[in-house]
Amino acid sequence: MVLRCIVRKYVHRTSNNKSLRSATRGFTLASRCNAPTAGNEVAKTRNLGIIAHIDAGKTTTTERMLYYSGYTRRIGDVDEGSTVTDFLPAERARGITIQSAAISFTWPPSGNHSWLSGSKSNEALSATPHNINLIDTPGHADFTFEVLRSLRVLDGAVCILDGVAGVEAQTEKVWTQASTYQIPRIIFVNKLDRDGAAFGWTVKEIGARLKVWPAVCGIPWWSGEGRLQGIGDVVGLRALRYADGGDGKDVLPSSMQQLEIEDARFATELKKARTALVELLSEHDDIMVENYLEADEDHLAISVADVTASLRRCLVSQDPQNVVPIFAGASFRNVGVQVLLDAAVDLLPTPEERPDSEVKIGAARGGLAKFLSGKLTATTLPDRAKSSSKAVSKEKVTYALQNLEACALAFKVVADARRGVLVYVRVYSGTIHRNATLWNTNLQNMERAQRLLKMYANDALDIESIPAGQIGVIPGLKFARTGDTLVSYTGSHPKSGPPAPINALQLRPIDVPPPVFFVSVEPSSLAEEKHIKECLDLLLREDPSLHVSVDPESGQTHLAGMGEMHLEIARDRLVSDLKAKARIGSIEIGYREAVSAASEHVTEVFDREVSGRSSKAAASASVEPAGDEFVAAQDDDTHVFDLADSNRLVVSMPILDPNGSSTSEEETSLPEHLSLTAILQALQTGTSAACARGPMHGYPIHSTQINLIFSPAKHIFPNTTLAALSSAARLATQQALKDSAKLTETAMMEPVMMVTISVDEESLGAVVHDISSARGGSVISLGSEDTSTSSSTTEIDVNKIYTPPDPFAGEHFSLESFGSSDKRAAKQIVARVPLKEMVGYLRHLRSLSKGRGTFTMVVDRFERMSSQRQRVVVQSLRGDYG
Ligand SMILES: Nc1nc2c(ncn2[C@@H]2O[C@H](COP(=O)(O)OP(=O)(O)OP(=O)(O)O)[C@@H](O)[C@H]2O)c(=O)[nH]1
Repeated sequence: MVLRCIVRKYVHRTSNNKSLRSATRGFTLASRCNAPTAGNEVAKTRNLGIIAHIDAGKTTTTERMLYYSGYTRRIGDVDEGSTVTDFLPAERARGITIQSAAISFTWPPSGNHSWLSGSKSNEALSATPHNINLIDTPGHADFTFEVLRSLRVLDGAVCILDGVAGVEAQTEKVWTQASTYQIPRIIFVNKLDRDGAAFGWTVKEIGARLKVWPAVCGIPWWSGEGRLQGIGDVVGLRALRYADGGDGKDVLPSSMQQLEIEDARFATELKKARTALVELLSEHDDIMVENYLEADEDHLAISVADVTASLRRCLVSQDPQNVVPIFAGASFRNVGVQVLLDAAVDLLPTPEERPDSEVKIGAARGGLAKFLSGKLTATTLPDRAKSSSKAVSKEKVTYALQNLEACALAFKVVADARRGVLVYVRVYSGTIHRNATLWNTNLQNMERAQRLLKMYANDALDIESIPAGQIGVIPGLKFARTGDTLVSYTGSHPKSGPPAPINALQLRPIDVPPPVFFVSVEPSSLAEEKHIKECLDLLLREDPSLHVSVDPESGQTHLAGMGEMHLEIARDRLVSDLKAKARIGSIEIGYREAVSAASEHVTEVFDREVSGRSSKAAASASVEPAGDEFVAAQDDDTHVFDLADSNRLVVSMPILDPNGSSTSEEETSLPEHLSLTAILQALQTGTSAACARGPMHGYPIHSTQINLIFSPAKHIFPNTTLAALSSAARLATQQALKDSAKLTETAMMEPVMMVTISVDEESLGAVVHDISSARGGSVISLGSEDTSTSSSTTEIDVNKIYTPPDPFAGEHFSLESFGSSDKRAAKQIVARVPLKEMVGYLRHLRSLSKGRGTFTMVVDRFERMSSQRQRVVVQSLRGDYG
């Protein structure tokens, strides 16, 4: 009916309908010409992620994918701890995924082109083998950063929902993050074999909470007794019956004619679903309207290829995504996974179909393609660099870019017990060849890729190269960390690397959130110290959201992270996997200290023998509270750097050109061996080290501005080294911090979290009361799905969403009452709450909400504590409760 109206509008809009029809045919032909050929590897690649709420079934589904594609001989079981992707002992023990595992497989399997014989048209992309690089992402809120880190290398994602729990808080969060990266998604509604599974309800929730139109492509096929016997393929207009208790390979397809005889009611539902699907697609894709006209306005007569192509267009070219294909199944019962795999190949984009990847060069941000064409740097170099003798000319940039062989992002580092440290990379341009020298633009060092691997489930295959669009592994690198950009460049200088601007290229950079919890790590004996340091270095390479600092006064090492679970896992990894003999303290909140008064300038001299050579330098520093409205002086002699924890470093120095020569006659130039860039870097390192420990309580410094005055004549001596300069800057800053604290005590700051709680209506009042009175939180919004964090602005009328009935869902899930009455976890509370009050909150929430409430939280900001609150915290830290 809706489609009829659209058709009328459409025909009206088109003055010459015939010409449009022929244009459409042209399109179809063109898209067929673009279909991947045997030689077109990139077009036959899908870099996929699986995203979902914890326990929705990601690992269970992944195991089936590996099994059906022939990479494993038996299906791993999460509950038995025998899965391939949850490979860390800690993950297996807890049954949750911690680190993203990236594995490759082929779908459909080579030599066996369709898993359902005779069912696939040769036109379908999923009729020929494709290389799938699958990145399994963790579902726990503490690992959001890990999710983000893997999201940035994905081209498409499968979002798995639990068909009993529906859309959960974490799903919404990851959904929003995927929207930020413009990642096209399909949804798999899993666990439909469970009692109380509500497929229709979940589909409505998808529309209401994720703000996207559900295009139902698969519907559950329940027996009269409520057993999930198979699924209805809405696109292919057939029913797939799965052998009861089998491994999912024994699937019997039934055509519509057969289904009319077998289960007439389900046949009618399948037709209804097909009609709804065509209607929905026509609202978002003009070519589908054309297909409908060509099919004589018969929803069922439109070919499988045309419906698939329309779904693909909606997914690949729409931003924001406002249609999401929905598939149904139960991976634990081995139902529906092959259909999902076909959909991933047929619908999700190839690496080449993705928008240009974001890059950063210094302060400039833009697209990789723009950078490679030389346009990004030419327009964004700072004026000073442009005018100076060292400025990078446009010609030099063009020449430099010609020699760029490849650039890649190290998106994950894993210490594998058998293979050593593995660096997972995604190549964004060019090809990395075996033995290539790789310049790390973050660490500014060079390493050789002596071997390249492709990871297949439990096996690794040596390969000669990793081309653009592909994911591969470089074993044996000593330095590369998660998040580093690696560049292969012809004629790179072994020490200084490729020329500017390539030496500063950063692919898809992400901000690391501040750590809010920490533990102390103490070697159990002196002999262990070195080993523990190596283990911590490795942990940091794997996970840049962990931080290590050493308290210069007590010598104690602190390991900081983003959540309790995050640190628990790090602790297990350190002690159980890496066998570090260390005493780990209890998990504590990472408070901060902020200066309250401006100090005078203080000069400190560092004069010591380092490695047998005397080395001397001086630095002058003052500190003050960092106001929000800082306006950097526009003069050429001020350099401003944003440090961690909202600290700011302002270095004033005489006007020096990039060679270090003074441009003013009264000032001294820099000595030959110290470049301006290296000096500024050393000053940053020194001040950051000083900020690691506040003068009053020993917490890191926050919201503080450090002013350094640097003059070659006063601060540099004949034997000055960079290390001495850095130490002098540290000493001067530490003294300035102490001076400030003597004037007025530093203020303690605490992490305040943005918390999103989902509860049912019944428990809402109790939870809100608890948050705002007992926990000192402030409720920001309260409501139903309208308060969803989804970034999409699409208006969804849930009454217009097609859903099949939920005959076995239980009384709570009456589809007619959706949006009006009591529903599961449908009320959301968004509140700002101090982290201290959220420790152990899950147990409390469960008791307030009959076990049904869930919550997620992220750091919102650090806030100054009231003096009363500060007193309580300091007392409890001292163990003084009186
Ligand atoms: N009944 C039923 N149980 C399932 C299904 N899929 C997964 N499960 C169970 O749900 C639990 C969680 O499954 P996982 O595969 O570990 O879920 P996950 O999403 O990987 O969880 P995390 O790794 O912790 O994020 C396990 O006990 C599975 O056996 C299903 O289709 N039906």
